[in-house]
Amino acid sequence: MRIVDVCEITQPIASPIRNAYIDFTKMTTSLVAVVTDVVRDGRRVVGYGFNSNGRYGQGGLIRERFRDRILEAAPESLRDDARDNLDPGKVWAAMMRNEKPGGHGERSVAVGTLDMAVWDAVAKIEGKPLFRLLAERHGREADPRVFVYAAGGYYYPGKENGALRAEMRGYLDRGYNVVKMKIGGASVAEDRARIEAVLAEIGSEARLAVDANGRFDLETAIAHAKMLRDYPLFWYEEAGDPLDYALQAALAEFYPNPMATGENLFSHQDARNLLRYGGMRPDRDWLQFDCALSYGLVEYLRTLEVLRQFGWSPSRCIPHGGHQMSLNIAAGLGLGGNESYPDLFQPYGGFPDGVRVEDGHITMPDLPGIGFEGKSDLIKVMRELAE
Ligand SMILES: O=C([O-])CC(=O)C(=O)O
Ligand SMILES: [Mg+2]
Repeated sequence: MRIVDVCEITQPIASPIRNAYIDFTKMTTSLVAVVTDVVRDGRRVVGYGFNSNGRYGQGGLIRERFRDRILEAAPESLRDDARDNLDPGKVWAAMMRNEKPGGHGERSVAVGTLDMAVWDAVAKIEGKPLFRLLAERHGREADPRVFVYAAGGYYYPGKENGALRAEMRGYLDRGYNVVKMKIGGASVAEDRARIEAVLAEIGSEARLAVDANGRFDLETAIAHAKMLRDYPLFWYEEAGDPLDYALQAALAEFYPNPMATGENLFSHQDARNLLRYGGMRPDRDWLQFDCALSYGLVEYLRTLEVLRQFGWSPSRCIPHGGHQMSLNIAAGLGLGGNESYPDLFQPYGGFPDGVRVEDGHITMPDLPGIGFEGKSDLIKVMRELAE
């Protein structure tokens, strides 16, 4: 058993939307395939992965370093002999050979993308859904029913509050009961009016989360906290710079309601610093680390161990990114749920065909691997890469 090829193509996921920090008019993703020599059900096993929105495609790093390290490793050094499979931890170690610690830059995205494809292949080789494999290996019971919320509410040229309300109504109609919108890309007064418009629309049918995308300095973050605490929000996300733990900690004094952050922390060491210094509260706050941006599931397992050491439950994690990899981790390892972007970043985000949101939850179908084969528009572009 061996990996015979690693393929990458950088694809557009562009959209004319903007948050408080960036627009998505040039956004790309890396689609990768890890091709094995294993055959299951008459078909060669190929694992697939891609990176989440917000960071760009990683073709340069993958082609210059990580692909070759996998292909040049002795095949037996990547195997899980006890299970007659590939060992994701060993593939990870091969990729990270000769990489210094710290300063994670974008290599965590390149490695996270490839790691996703490795886990997809491993679960396909075992012939079971990744979430069931994870639950088994960690002595847990899988729960295929996963909470999902609808992320959107972006700034968009000419978008009035009426359009924002209609967008949110559309998410409710599709079965969501938590929706998210952007803040911080307009004045406090304008954002207050946007929030009130959405709250008037959703009433008691749903809760609203808001996301500032790390835009605010301490003073502005506090000014917004004082405005936002008037409303029963689901969470106040990424108020300040993701690495400014002192800002996050100070904010808790002004904002007693739930906060969320972590999508731009890319290692278990950064996650540990957040828990050590960020003043996050395990009884109400949410952690959004996204394995596809942060060295993959091999690293995410280390992050979950850090959480355990600091007294946090995995159920406080609702990852960023809206991909099926995190849905599997949620169903297999007991996370609190997952993000989804009902109208954005297609065909990469979302659920297998036929999966519906009901009462804010989806139920994972029993598909081998991550489940990409169940999403026809996605598996079509994947197979064009490697099959
Ligand atoms: O707008 C973005 O960069 C995406 C984001 O923060 C989120 O999904 O929470
Ligand atoms: Mg966010």
